[in-house]
Amino acid sequence: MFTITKEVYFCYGHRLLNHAGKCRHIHGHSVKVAITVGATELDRRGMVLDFAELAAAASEYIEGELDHNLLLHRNDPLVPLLEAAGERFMALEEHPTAEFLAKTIFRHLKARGFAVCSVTLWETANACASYTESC
Ligand SMILES: Nc1nc2c(c(=O)[nH]1)N=C([C@H](O)[C@H](O)COP(=O)(O)OP(=O)(O)OP(=O)(O)O)CN2
Ligand SMILES: [Zn+2]
Repeated sequence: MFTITKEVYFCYGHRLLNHAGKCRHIHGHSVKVAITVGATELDRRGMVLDFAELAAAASEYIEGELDHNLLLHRNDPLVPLLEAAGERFMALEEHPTAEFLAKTIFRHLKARGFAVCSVTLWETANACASYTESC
């Protein structure tokens, strides 16, 4: 089994409604996502996949949907206020944790045909969450 990993960087704001500490307040992160794709055989170029193809697919989704967005749980009381103000945000079915974002990016790429093994999102320099499925 071969694997390749490509890193993508982006930013978002969020808050964690059920967090007991400081993360229940709106704050932001500049994060690194490491996306790993696998293959049992290499293609005619000798690659699992061109790093650039993976980066392009990941960036299309991340930059279009997540980057510089405000990620909120759909029940966050800010949602109607932001809607009324015409502000950009994304209302999520789950809490906007690093775990959920890793899973969301994984599922998006898998649905587009990439043999994703794992997505790891480094929310800070010393804290990350990963989502994995067999690839
Ligand atoms: N399992 C998770 N725990 C936490 C998440 C998360 O997404 N998954 N998120 C947060 C906060 O949003 C934020 O990431 C703060 O993280 P934390 O590492 O606690 O904050 P610091 O960088 O300030 O930590 P120090 O290492 O003490 O500086 C919280 N938890
Ligand atoms: Zn946070």
